[in-house]
Amino acid sequence: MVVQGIVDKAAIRSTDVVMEVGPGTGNLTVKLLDRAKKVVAVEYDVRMVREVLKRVEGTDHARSLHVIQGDVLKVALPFFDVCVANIPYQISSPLLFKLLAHRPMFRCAVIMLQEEFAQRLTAKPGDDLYCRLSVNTQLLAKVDQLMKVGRNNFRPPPKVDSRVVRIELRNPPPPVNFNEWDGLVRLVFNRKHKTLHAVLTTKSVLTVLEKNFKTYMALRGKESGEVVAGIEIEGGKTGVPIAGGVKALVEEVVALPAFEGKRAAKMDLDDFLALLAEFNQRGVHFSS
Ligand SMILES: C[S@@+](CC[C@H](N)C(=O)[O-])C[C@H]1O[C@@H](n2cnc3c(N)ncnc32)[C@H](O)[C@@H]1O
Repeated sequence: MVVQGIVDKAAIRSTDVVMEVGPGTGNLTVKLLDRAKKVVAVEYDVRMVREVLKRVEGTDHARSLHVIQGDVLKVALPFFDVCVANIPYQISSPLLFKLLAHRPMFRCAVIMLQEEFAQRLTAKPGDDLYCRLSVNTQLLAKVDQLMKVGRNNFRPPPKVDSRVVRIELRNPPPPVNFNEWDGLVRLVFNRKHKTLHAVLTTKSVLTVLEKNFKTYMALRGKESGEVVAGIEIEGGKTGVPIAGGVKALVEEVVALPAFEGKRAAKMDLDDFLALLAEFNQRGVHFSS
């Protein structure tokens, strides 16, 4: 029933190429082959590769199944319309981010995840599980919770329940530099209940921001030939020091009415986008 549920929720069309991650012995694979034009399965374990190929041997499905033996995190993903994955939960996060960055865009991914991980993906500001994973995922994709799969559906039963989710990439993608975005949310979700001021004005954070600031200003100076405020550019040029340095810029941003007293735990995507824009406008960057 679980396998059939996953196949139904994936709404596969007869023209689709489906990428299945971790086919194992092929329980899901054969059902996908019933619906899709082609299934490309990525399987790490050579014994499982043999099993799944044996399962379709001599059937009509043999021609529509292609198996790539390898680690899904390392191989170049093939073209696909729909991804279906039932994979070990340790690789949920890296696989999710590989899919979120994958191009060309695919129609959807239907993935079985650990219940708590799935809840994190859709958590909203103020929820206990709201975290960096929530905002990063929601920035790049729309996630729907499809069905809960209790632990007793498995033999032997694992310690946790599972959940099937559907992921659709946002198209067009958001106009934001993801490294900058992730650099900022990583910092503020480190201590999500602290104010932005408390998190972003610690000595260690300011040291990193200062370093990034110098790198960006030096690049800008090199490109335009201008001497940028406060920065010693390689070759000996110096500019006028900004009073208070990067710390003053950070304090100026976190004191803006939109951000004063705010904490990551209660901020939504628009708040983070606006915050990042204010920093970047002042030359404060979160990726080097
Ligand atoms: C939980 S089983 C899924 C079995 C099958 N999909 C089913 O529903 O009956 C996970 C499968 O993922 C494969 N796998 C684990 N890590 C992988 C990786 N990094 N890349 C590709 N396959 C992987 C395992 O070898 C195993 O066959």
